[in-house]
Amino acid sequence: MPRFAANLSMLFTEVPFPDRFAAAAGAGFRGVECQFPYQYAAEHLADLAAMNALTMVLFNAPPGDWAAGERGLAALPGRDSEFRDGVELALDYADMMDCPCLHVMAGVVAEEDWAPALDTYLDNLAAAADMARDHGVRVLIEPINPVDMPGYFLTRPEDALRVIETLDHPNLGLQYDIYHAQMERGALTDTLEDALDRIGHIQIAGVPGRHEPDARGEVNWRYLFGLLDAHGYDGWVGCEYRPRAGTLTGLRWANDWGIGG
Ligand SMILES: O=C(O)C(=O)CO
Repeated sequence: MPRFAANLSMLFTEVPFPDRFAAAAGAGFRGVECQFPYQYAAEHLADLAAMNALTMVLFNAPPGDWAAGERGLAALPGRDSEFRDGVELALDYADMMDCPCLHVMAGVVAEEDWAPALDTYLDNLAAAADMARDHGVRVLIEPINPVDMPGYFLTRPEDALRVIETLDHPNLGLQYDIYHAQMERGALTDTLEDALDRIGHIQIAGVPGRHEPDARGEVNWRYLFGLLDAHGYDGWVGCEYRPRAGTLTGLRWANDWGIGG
């Protein structure tokens, strides 16, 4: 059975962020992930994870000015040094929290700027993967669907896989968010079967609505979790969804599997 991790940016938002560690552990999770931890000291977060016997499995590098609409810097020409400073900071957090994976967001790019953005993206990802290797951290890239994030540079799993193949860096992998993939074009089985060796982390949410991964949506979770088991996927599966009506009530979907795997 998959090992599920609670995304603390989207689950347990009934309580302040630091209290979500205990809430996740209380619900049975052994792993947690989050989007941006930088508001809190890394030592504090590492203590919270340790106190609650939780593994921090993934978080994102700084995304630039989120409030101004930025969604990552990796593909933004002229922002290289800011991007690399952000990765350095993220790696300090990863060291402190003993976190194995770092999601690096590409950014929002106008269509006419795609060519220079791709060059920048490849350079920055190669640099980030090199930097992270020294810390024992794997850099991941995640296709995000254009409905949820208009203008995001990396929307299709096949493009992410092409980037990964082009760079051919042992420390660069795919973060496969099944919600985003289904919103974009589906073909979930094909990607999972063809690219599992390049997938460093999986995330889940129901479609439509990005709610609980349960039978109310169009994705057959029983089939997909069985597929992951059949292919020996032993990474984490991050629960990055918006609970319909309270995190604990919504966790009934996990009864069939057991949260801890
Ligand atoms: O929106 C998402 O799916 C993200 O993972 C951004 O961190």
